Amino acid sequence: MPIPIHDDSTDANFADGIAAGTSSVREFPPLEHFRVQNIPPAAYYIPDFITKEEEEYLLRKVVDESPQPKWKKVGTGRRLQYWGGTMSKNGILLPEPLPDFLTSFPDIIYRIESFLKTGSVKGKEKMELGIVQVLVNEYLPGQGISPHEDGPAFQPLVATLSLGSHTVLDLHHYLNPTKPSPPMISHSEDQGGKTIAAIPLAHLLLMPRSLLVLRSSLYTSHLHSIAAKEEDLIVHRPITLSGNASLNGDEGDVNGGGVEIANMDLLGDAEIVDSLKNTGRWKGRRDTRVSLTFRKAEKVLKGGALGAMANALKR
Ligand SMILES: O=C(O)CCC(=O)C(=O)O
Ligand SMILES: [Fe+2]
Repeated sequence: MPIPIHDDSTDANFADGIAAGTSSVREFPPLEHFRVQNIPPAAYYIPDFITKEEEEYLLRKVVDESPQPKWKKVGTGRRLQYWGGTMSKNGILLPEPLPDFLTSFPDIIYRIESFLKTGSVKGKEKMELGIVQVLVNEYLPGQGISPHEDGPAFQPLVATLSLGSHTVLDLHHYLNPTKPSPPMISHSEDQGGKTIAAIPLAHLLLMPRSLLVLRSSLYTSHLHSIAAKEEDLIVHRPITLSGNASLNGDEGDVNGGGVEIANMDLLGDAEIVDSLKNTGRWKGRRDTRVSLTFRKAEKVLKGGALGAMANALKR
C-alpha cells in the first residue's frame, strides 16, 4: 500500500527545514525549534513526526503482523519486542538487520537521522544517532514503566515515536542527600543504592505520531517513567505576577491529582491547548500505546548482519 504524501512544504516557516526521508516530503524546522524549555538539557518534542497513514501502517507491521514469539512479556504485563538485535549480558549488541518497514517504506530511520542532524552545531556538537536497535513497547491502558535509566550500553541520545495513544512520560532526578531540595521530598524510592525524587521533575505529554528526543544529562543522570494509569489529567496554571506557577513540587493535592506538562507550547494540538488555556485542565483516557525507541548501542558485535545493515543505512 503506498503511503500518501504529507506535504507541509508550502509553509514559509518551514523554509529552514529539511527534506525528511524518501517516503515523505514533510519538512521540519531544525531540531532546536522543538526543545522543551525549563527542564535539564535536553529534551525535544516534535508533534506529528509521522502521518496518520504511516502510524496505521507501522502499527499493523509491529503489532498485527509481527510473529508472536517476537513479543516478550515483562513483569508489569507490558509486552516488548526488539528489532535490530538484542544485548548480550556483557552489554554488546548482537546485531540483526532492521526490517524494511523501518528502513525503506516508510523510511523512518532515515527521517529521524536527517532530522537529528539539523541539531548539530558546526565544530561543536554532532547530533548523529546511527540507529542500530529499535525497542517496541506496548502499553494497555493502566500499564506503565517504573523509573529507570536506559543505561550505559546505549548512547545518550534516543528518539521515541508514539503510536496509537497519548501517554505522560515523567522525568525524575536523583536526590542528592547532602543538598535536599525541600519541595521534592515527600517520599522517595530507592534505585540501585541511589535515592530518586518521588515527585517527578517534569511531565511530558506524548501524543500519537510525536517524536521525543532525549539526550545528554537527561539521559545519563535522570530517570524516566510512565505511571500505570488509565486516564491522565493535565492542568495548567497561568504565570502570575509573582512568578511562574511551579512545574514541580506541590502538584498532587493542589491540582487534584493532575500534572502540569513542560511541553504545552510544543504540543501542536489546538483542542488540548485551548482546553488547558480556557479551563485550566484536560483529561484524556489512554488507549493502547505502542512506542518505538530508536537507539545506538555503544558496543556492537562486528561483522555478520551489521555489514548488511550499515549498507542499507548508507544509501
Ligand atoms: O514507551 C516509552 O515511551 C518509553 C520506553 C522506555 O523508556 C524503555 O523501554 O526504556
Ligand atoms: Fe527507557
